[in-house]
Parts: sequence; C-alpha cells; structure tokens
Amino acid sequence: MLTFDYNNMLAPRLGGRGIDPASLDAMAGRFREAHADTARRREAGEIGFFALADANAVVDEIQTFADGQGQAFSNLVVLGIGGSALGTIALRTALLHPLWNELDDEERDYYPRIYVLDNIDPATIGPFLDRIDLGRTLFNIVSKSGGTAETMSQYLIVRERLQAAFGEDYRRHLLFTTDPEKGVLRALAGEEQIPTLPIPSNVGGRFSVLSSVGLLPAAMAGIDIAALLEGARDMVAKCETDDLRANPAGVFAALQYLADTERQAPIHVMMPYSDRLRDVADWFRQLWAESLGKQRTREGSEVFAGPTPVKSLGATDQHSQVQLYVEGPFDKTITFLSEADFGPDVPIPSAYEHHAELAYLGGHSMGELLRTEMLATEAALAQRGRMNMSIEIPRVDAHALGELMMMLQIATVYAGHFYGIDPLDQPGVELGKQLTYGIMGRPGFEQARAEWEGRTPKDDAFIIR
Ligand SMILES: O=P(O)(O)OC[C@H]1O[C@H](O)[C@H](O)[C@@H](O)[C@@H]1O
Repeated sequence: MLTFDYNNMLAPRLGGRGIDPASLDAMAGRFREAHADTARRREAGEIGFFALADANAVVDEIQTFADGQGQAFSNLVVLGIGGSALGTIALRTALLHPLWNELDDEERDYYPRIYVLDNIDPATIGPFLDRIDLGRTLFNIVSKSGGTAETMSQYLIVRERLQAAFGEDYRRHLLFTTDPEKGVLRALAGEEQIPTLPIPSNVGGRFSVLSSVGLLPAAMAGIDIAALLEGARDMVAKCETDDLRANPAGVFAALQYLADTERQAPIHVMMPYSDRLRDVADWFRQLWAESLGKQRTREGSEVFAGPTPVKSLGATDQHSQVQLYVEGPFDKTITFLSEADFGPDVPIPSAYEHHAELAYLGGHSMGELLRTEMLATEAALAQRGRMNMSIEIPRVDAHALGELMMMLQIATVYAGHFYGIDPLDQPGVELGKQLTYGIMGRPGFEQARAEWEGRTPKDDAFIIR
C-alpha cells in the first residue's frame, strides 16, 4: 500500500501558513456528500473508471491478443493524444524501463518496442514513418471520440503508407481502440473489418488509462496488467469509506481544495523524485487541469474554478524551480512522489578523503542521495511555511501504479464536487476544435471560420519583425 503523509500541509507544522486541521475536519460533511454523489454517479453509470478495476474479461482478451497476434510485431505505435496517450506514456516510463533492463536479447525481441506519437509535428512524424519497419509494426489508433483531428490525420497518413506497402493486407497492421458504438473510427472499423478494442462509453479519455487504452500497450510490453488492476482495486476498496480522514483520495482532494480556496495556493506542483515516475506527473497534469478548470458550476452559474497543475522532477528541478518554491509567493502546494525501494542501487565510491566537500559522499549511494535530497527539500519548504505532502509507493511496479493512478482519479472526482463543477466534461476544449474545423474547411463549420476571420485582423503596430 502507498503511504500518504500530509503533515507538512497543516498548521501545526507550518505555522499560520498551513491549513488548520479544524478546516480539514470541517470538510468531513462535504466529503460525505462528495462520496455519496460519486457513488450515485457510479451507480447511474455516469462514472465508469472505478469498474475498470474489475474488468477481468477485458484483461483476458487483451492478454490473449498480446500473447498471440501481438507477437507478430516488433513495434507497437500508438497514435493518440491527451487521455489516449498520457497514461500509456506514464506506464511505459514507469514499468518498461526496469523491465527492459532485466531482459536478455531473446526476450527483448519477444516484446515489441512501444512508441507513442502524441503530436503532429511533421518534423517528427515524417522521419519516424520513413525509418520504422512497417512490416513489423502494429499501429494502435486510440481515440475515445474517434474523430480527434491530430490522431485521425496521423491515421490517414499511416493507412496510405500501409496500403502502398501491403495492399489489402494493410488491416493486419491496424488495431482501433475507441468507443463501442459512437464515432467515425468505430464506423470505419465496421466498413473495413479492422479489429477493435472498446473504451467503455462512460469512461472519459483522461480516466481511461486502466481501460484497453493503457492495458493493450502495457500488455504488449510485458507489463503485468492483472497486477495493475489489482492495485487499482485495492485503492477503490480503500476509498469506499466516507470517513474523510481514512480516505486518501478524499484527504488529497480536500487539502488541495482548501489550499486553493482558503490559502490562496492555486498552483499544484507534482514533483516525483524518480525518473520512472516522471510521466505520472504529466498524466496527472491533464487529469487535474481538464477536470477542474471550469467556467461554470454543475448548476450553470459562473465560477472560473480550477487549480493549475505543474510538473516538476527531483532532483533535477531543485536546480531550476526550488528557489521559487521555497522563497517565492505562497501560491503553491508541492506533492512529492517517491519510491521506498529503488531496487538495485548504485554505490558512490569513497575518494578524495582529504576534501571534506566530496568525502562525505563516499560510502553512500545514489538512491540514498536522491532520497535525502527529497527529505531535505520537504523540510526546507516546511521551514519556510510552504505547503507540501508526499505520496510514497513501496516500489515502482504494476500494483503500485494501479493504486496511485486510481487514487488520483478518485481524488479528481471528489475535488470536482468540492468546486461544484463537473469533473467529467471539457467544454473549453471544444471552441479551439471548432475554429480548427472552420479554418481547415470542414463542412458545417463555416460560421466558426467566419468568426475567426472577423476577429483575427491584427494591428501591425503590435508586431515586431
Ligand atoms: O481520445 P480522443 O477522443 O481522441 O480525445 C483526445 C483528447 O481530446 C480532447 O483534447 C479532450 O479534451 C481530451 O480529454 C482527450 O483526451
């Protein structure tokens, strides 16, 4: 089980800058409401990600594919963006890296390499597709809506290349992961007989890492997806209580909410002290930002809610950001992520005994130094009255990742309730999409194009060339 230590968020430790424990306890009633509302929305089928932890049939289907047809490929290329990419990247960084190091050459050939193309920069896409061996590659097109411009444009390019190379056999290199019923990707799968995996309709993109979106690439890479879901199940069970102080997701959400609204700290930094956990912070950034950044409450009144998530990395960013965190404005919380056991450590040799500035390092290890630097940063922040908390997993493995990611997803839903907004929608992303459609000439979006043309004339006086 992970350990969540929030001493350094509270007034006893931080003086007047911290959250009064009485304020946290005063959230108990609102938390019971948040918990009941979440249970009601789960029951009504509006929130589907909790149930992913129990989806054993999907695990079997995915594992069968990965161990069977999947083995014909040396590369798995995921085409997806946002929630269709970030969870997979986080799992790959956390779980593939140690696994890969332990494999022998034969095993490395057995597991395909996992690539995630989550941008549309031609300077990346062109050379990547020119270089990759198409004959040994499976492209997994991942899109909940099935119509995202970035993903679909990548797909069109890949499909043409596959058809040029393999004719009708192009299908053998495609797998769609999309909504079970809606969207053009689903329609294409039917028309062209392309194999698919479902994303349950009540699971939004940023909550989909434990669905086939994250599970298929993970299974193909040899990650233990059953353990991932077992970890998630353990966290769901831990969060069944409506007693705030016993519910880690509840306390995390309540503290972040209080920091923002009572302590004017709307910037929420997540700072893993672990290379393997670095992309969990990137995944969390979308989860927290898109879910909580909302103009309107669920009832429709204006709120302009939402903390700003920031990703950071220890120890690297100690030499870039920590000066600001320790002495800058009191507008942040820092959440440290760490692992209790780094696995095989790297000893630091003893040398230069006559130079005290170096001699102290000898006899310790890199893991010890990294951990010490985290503890020292936590203490420095606390001494200066800066709110911080830490989530420590026993070790970076599939079970721990399942627990951690499930905790942060559940916390997001609770936080949405505290802010009075709907954490499941993202109306603000739509406007930019509609303008893109209008500018690119998609029929039906002429109005968006006209508005763009009407609003974009620019004054040369404000441009330096
Ligand atoms: O999975 P897709 O439907 O292609 O969506 C990809 C992304 O698109 C939009 O930006 C949404 O706001 C994100 O929440 C989503 O993750």
